[in-house]
Amino acid sequence: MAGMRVHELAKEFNMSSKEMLDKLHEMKVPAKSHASMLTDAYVEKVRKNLAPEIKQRAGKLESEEAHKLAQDQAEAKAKKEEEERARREAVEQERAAREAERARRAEQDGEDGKPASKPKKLAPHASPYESLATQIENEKERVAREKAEAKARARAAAIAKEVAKKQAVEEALRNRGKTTKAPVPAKAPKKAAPVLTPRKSGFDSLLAQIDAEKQRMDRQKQAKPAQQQQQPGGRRGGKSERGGKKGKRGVQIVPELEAQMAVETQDRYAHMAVQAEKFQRDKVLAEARAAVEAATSHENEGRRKKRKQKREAEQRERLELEAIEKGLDPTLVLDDSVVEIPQGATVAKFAELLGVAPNDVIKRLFMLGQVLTLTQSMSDDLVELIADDMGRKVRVVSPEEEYAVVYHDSEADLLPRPPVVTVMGHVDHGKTSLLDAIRHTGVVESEAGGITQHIGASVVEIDGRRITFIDTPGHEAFTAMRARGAQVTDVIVLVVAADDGVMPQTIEAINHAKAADVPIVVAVNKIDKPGANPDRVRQELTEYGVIPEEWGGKNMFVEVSAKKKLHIDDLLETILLQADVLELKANPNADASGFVIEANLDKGRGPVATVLIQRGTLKTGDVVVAGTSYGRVRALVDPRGTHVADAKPADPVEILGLSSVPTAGDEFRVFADERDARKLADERQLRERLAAQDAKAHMSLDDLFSRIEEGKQTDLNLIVKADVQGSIEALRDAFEKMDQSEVRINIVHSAVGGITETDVTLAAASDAIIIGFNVRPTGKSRTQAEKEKVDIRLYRVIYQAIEDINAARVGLLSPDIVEEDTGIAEVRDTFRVPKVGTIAGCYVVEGEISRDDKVRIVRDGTVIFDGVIASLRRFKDDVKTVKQGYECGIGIEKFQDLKVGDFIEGYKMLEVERTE
Ligand SMILES: Nc1nc2c(ncn2[C@@H]2O[C@H](COP(=O)(O)OP(=O)(O)OP(=O)(O)O)[C@@H](O)[C@H]2O)c(=O)[nH]1
Repeated sequence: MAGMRVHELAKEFNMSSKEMLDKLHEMKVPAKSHASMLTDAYVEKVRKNLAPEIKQRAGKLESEEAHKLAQDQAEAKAKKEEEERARREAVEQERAAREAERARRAEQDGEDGKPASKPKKLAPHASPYESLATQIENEKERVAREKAEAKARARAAAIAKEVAKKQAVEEALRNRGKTTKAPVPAKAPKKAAPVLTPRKSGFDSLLAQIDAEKQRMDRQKQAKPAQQQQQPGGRRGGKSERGGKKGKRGVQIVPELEAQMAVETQDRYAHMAVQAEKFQRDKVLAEARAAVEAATSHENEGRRKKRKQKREAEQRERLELEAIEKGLDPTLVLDDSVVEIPQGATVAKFAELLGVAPNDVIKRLFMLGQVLTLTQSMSDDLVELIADDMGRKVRVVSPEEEYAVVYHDSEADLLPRPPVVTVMGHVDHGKTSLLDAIRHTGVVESEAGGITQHIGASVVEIDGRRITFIDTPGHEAFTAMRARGAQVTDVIVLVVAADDGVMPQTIEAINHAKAADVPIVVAVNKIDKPGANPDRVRQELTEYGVIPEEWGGKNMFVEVSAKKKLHIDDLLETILLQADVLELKANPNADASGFVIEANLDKGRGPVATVLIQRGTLKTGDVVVAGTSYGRVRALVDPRGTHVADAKPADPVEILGLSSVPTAGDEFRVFADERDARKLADERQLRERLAAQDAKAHMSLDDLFSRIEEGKQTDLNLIVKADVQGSIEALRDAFEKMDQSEVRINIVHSAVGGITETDVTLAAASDAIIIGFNVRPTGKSRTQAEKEKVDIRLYRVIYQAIEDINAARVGLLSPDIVEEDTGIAEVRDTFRVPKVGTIAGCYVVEGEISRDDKVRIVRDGTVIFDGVIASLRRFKDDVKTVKQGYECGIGIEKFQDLKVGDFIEGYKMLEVERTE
């Protein structure tokens, strides 16, 4: 459904939901709570109405602040540049040191050392890591110093602003004094002058001001009779400005009456003027008081108040932060009037928690087309919709959230930890060989034979420091983990073969690394090969934003040969350098948590999972939950197959003792109480089972006949979606003519347009089959239908649908030719190629598209063309298939009207034998 919720719109305008609701009420836009859905038209209206206000708010940013902002930005930029320069210098120095060290070692050994790269600058005296450490230390000190200076500057600016404000108030008073007193001759200026000497305080001047004002009023009163006498018959009233203006021209007024009126009018205006003055004075007084209070706020009381406010703000900020980290709307978490509803609550539970009549809930559900009983559970959307309908605020709480913890470690608890690295690159560029070479370099000779086990990750050691490598190379596993929320990699090593250069998967790996915001260290591999051209690799990579440091970029490059094991230690050192830049830290003194990176069922040992510790220390005997599985850790095994007592941050370790096999990417966490662990795992399992069970219940055309035979089915509910209304009418007519003695056909819902998630929900709730004519499932409706086992039948002609339903009624439904969907590609760009036509730059979002597939072009849920593929390419090469997650170019035979946003759905016609 299009539209926007109130809290989303509020966020757009940087307002609280409450503020937005008030604005909406002012604009007469119907919205009951933060979760109310606003239609596009209302959203548009609100945006239009609020635009000037937002502009005005923005305009309030004083020029001084704008200036300060610009200054801050300039400072930040300079600081960043300085840091970057220092870092680069450090790296250069390290490099130089390493080169020198290697050269020295080669000389000592009397070997004919082959320096891989060109000679670098002289090495400094200190060891590489010492110098880097000092560098980092200096850097930190400088940052701290700058912070303190910035703070002092800000404080000085604030005080200056206060003083300026005070001066402005006094200035305003002085000016006001001058203007009001100008028409009054004689003494007034004399009185005002000493009062407004700059040495006097704002209050003194104000008091004097008030006195002067009183005297002026008295004088005016005394002057009044005199003025009246001066203008006995003069309609225009000579000197009296007010009288002159008020006496209307051309209207004859009796002189006495006019005099009388003049007095009254003058009195009234004088009174109003006094009132206005008083109001002004009060306002200025209040401002002055505030200014003085602000200026003297270092007094104890003010300080205490400020501290309290600060504490409250911090508490609020923390709660907000926690909510955001949990992916929740902070306004909902902080709002006391929000009722928390557990996910999957039944109608009865929902009513009870809100304190409303269950019947009322059922009625409202019914109005939404959702027929639910008291004991049926409500989806998250329904909970929100019904609550909104009732004008109540709710928040759906998932079981995970109930147990969700947000870790806050203080700076003092954080200790340096080893980096976790994933190797990526194009097929055959040497990822596996490089990992092998690394494993052999990074282990002590005596232990080399000890690597007998593959546990999904390995740890290597260089110069007494450790690096963890994830064993599954390639970006598929990396992205699959990331899709599940498991971000475990700190550094990506991009392997590029020096004889092959940048290839499609190299680019994809770069994109995945960028998407995950993980730095790339480039390993230019196979430099031993005759055709190797490392500089070409450097050149090619610049096109994709991977630029060598020596060219002013951010990426470190190392030339290696996995096969000949050349410069592998160089690569490891570079990874450590990159890790130093990242300042990786974790708190080891806490209950462990992290992610499952591999899991399987071992015949002898039962469920085994390799986990990567991200925080804390995991010990044998700990109770853990990993996905839907839980258990007490019976044993911990490190990558060398050794049983260990504990595992620390960045350690990969196998755990034994789980109740079942978790999935890679599952989060794992230690629980203090075994009961809590079991409860969470059980609840997760239950939910999975319920989802599977729920999915079973729905109607399908295939089992219609058996249901009729069993006497279970007397109704066949249909939801009909079509590209034009005519198809719906034609189908309705056809059904009416059908024999409905055994089973009655009901069209519970029909509409023009693609098959949406709401259609699927409705079908699931009313046990209906969805029939689509020239339309397709849109968005996530296809996956939802699969999950909920809702039968969707798609047809191009009406008689096919009628035939199918007729056949199903008598149990003959087994079409001899069926369509099988193969994959879906989304059109992201289009190109015109001379003599070929339009080519769509696509991304395969589901399944696999094959060159010989038949295809449907679907636009806005409607099939607009059905045909075959003319060309299928990946980066200039013709290919047979393209899998999910890859980009490709697709040309369609006899169809040029491809547009961005279209979906190309591949399918095959399969012959299926009739069962009857
Ligand atoms: N000459 C030479 N050959 C290498 C080097 N590194 C790897 N190879 C060879 O390149 C081929 C591919 O190496 P792999 O390590 O399997 O490459 P990969 O990237 O893991 O390949 P996939 O697992 O298929 O993605 C093998 O035949 C290796 O022997 C190297 O440094 N020099």
